[in-house]
Amino acid sequence: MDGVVDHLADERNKAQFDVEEMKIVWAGSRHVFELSDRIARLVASDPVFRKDNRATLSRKDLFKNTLRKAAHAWKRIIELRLSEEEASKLRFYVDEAAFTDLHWGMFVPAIKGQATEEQQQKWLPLAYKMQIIGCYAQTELGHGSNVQGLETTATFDPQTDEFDIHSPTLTSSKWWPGGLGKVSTHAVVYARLITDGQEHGVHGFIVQLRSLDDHLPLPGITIGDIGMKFGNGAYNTMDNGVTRNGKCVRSNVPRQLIYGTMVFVRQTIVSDASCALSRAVCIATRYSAVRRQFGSQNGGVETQVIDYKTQQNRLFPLLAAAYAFRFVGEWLKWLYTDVTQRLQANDFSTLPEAHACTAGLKSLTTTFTADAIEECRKLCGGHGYLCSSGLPELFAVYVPACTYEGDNVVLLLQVARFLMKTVSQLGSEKKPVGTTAYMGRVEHLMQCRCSVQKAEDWLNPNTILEAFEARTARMSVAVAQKLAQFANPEEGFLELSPNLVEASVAHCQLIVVSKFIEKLQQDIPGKGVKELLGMLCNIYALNILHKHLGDFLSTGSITPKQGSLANDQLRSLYSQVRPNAIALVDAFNYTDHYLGSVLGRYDGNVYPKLYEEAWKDPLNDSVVPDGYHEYIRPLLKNQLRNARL
Ligand SMILES: CCCCCCCC/C=C\CCCCCC(=O)SCCNC(=O)CCNC(=O)[C@H](O)C(C)(C)COP(=O)(O)OP(=O)(O)OC[C@H]1O[C@@H](n2cnc3c(N)ncnc32)[C@H](O)[C@@H]1OP(=O)(O)O
Ligand SMILES: Cc1cc2nc3c(=O)[nH]c(=O)nc-3n(C[C@H](O)[C@H](O)[C@H](O)COP(=O)(O)OP(=O)(O)OC[C@H]3O[C@@H](n4cnc5c(N)ncnc54)[C@H](O)[C@@H]3O)c2cc1C
Repeated sequence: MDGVVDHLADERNKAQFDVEEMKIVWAGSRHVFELSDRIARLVASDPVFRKDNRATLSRKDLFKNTLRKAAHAWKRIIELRLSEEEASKLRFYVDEAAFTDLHWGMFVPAIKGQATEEQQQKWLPLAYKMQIIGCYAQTELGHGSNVQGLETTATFDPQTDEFDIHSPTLTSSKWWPGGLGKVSTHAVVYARLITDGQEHGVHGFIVQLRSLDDHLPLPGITIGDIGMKFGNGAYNTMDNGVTRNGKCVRSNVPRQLIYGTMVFVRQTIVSDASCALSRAVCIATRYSAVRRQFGSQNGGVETQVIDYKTQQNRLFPLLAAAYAFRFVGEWLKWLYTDVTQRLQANDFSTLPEAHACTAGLKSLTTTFTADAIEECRKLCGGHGYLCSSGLPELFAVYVPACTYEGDNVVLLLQVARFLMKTVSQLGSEKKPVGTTAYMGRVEHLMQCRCSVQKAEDWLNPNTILEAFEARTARMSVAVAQKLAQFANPEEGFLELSPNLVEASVAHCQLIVVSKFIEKLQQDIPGKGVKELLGMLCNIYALNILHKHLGDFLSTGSITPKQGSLANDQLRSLYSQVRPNAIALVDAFNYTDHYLGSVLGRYDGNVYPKLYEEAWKDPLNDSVVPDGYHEYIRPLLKNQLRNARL
């Protein structure tokens, strides 16, 4: 900021907490903060990583530019001898969906989690050095959610000691895998295993797709890109592939581990949700403090739009959710590490809970974040619709997260199965543990009464927790009782699936709230940091209570009067957060390069930069547009009838 006017300085001076300490809480530790800060600046200062031209490049140029960036990133990683942690941060801050996401995010984890030791020794060194580039080829044209319905076959031929991978139908073509279309040399392909004419379900196979000499597909393999996707620049930096046929090398692991990669990736997607959400919120918050509309008295300045209660009511719950998702993401990472260690010791007992938590939280956080990015665009008024706001691209890149790695509704139905199983076991020897431990107090939760009498009573974490637990327990038990009336449970499950999904959402919201409350029980240093986090936790919880009031009232978990008091408390919390809003988004420590938004600039110098940015559009290369002589002039001169169009 040297020599630059900080238009948001007054806002920063209002902060009532230690921003530097909050940056460390957000990062997770001082080590991660320092590392992220260093790598973010490295990326921001490198001209190869510029991204302000993405919206105007053609698909081919966009894609080639992504290849250039990925190659440059790898060069820098080698030159600077970056650790795995630093390298992954570097890719994060380059901020461009690319084949490397799938290579490092799915191909390598799939080999680590599912391949035998011998296979790992063969493939991992090659993958780590990027001497092979891999992708994750599960989804087919005909089946994505229904993994057991995949049609690709892998038939073992004992004579050659090989598997013959075959796509017997058009719908069995692998369709969607990122990186597959143009870049990957190898893939973990999911196929139905057949030996001695017998089927053994879906397994993963490492398949070489392209020659390592000239990049041509190997004989019998047809590969291409599936075509343009939603949004202009956005996700079109990625090649998503279609392929048929191939030969491969043997793999054999326990059935439960086949799904392990999905559990891992869903866990990373929850952390990514807090990044995407915080980024949108940072843009909308800074711009809301810069933007003024109405309210000028005697020729004075107009009101900052962030001071309107409606703006706060839309924006601050999103800010609170960004922090909430950060902390639940941290916890989920711990849960994943724990389940992985157990699996290595052949202990599968916590896998169902890990599956339910990763599936449910992936669904909850991505749905919320996609909606929130769009809300942030609207919070920025007309300028939010400009590509230079960064929000349209962020939305287009982010929104498929609601679909990939498991459609969000399909995933909530998995949570519902887990919940219904838990309810059905109540009263048996098997006591609910972990995130369903509250079900162990179901008798109390079915009849307890919320004690809130005045608005401030809602600031008690135990009060909030019990209201959320009662709501979820009552919704789950109610739907379980309805299910029990069906002679055929699967028929009942289909019929009641909307109610089941609602119970799952309630359960996942409870997890997020409870993990935020647990975070606040830790020792958190820094003036005012814990107080501010407490306010955000209350905003997150009370906003859900307000938005889902129907659930809380229909289950009798709270009274209408208590619902109204929660809303009064929310308004008061907004006023307390307001002076800290800019500092709370500064704590994300995003560089202007990473934010990629004129509206979210750190210095708040929005208008001159918007004006400057507009002139850079290729349409402004000439004053009179190309096409004037063919199409505009004849129109104006009434010569269209004679014109050759
Ligand atoms: C990549 C880096 C990440 C960073 C992201 C940011 C960058 C973005 C760039 C790119 C990212 C793009 C990545 C996208 C990658 C993909 O999309 S890969 C494809 C992912 N596909 C899916 O997720 C498919 C969704 N479908 C499923 O998960 C399942 O098949 C299903 C659970 C819906 C199937 O249901 P069903 O047929 O009823 O179950 P079964 O298969 O028969 O299994 C039954 C039992 O298995 C348990 N189970 C299911 N899944 C899991 C799991 N993942 N882990 C553990 N256990 C699982 C299930 O609960 C059943 O157990 P019980 O029998 O005990 O009830
Ligand atoms: C950008 C992007 C990247 C991707 N990358 C990869 C990749 O790298 N590798 C890979 O293998 N795949 C990848 N995929 C594929 C992705 O995993 C699937 O698209 C996803 O799992 C959803 O499956 P589907 O497309 O079959 O949806 P469908 O299952 O066809 O869903 C269609 C609709 O049906 C509903 N539905 C489906 N089943 C049920 C049910 N049982 N009950 C109620 N409703 C139901 C869904 O809710 C949805 O509304 C990617 C997809 C995208 C968009």
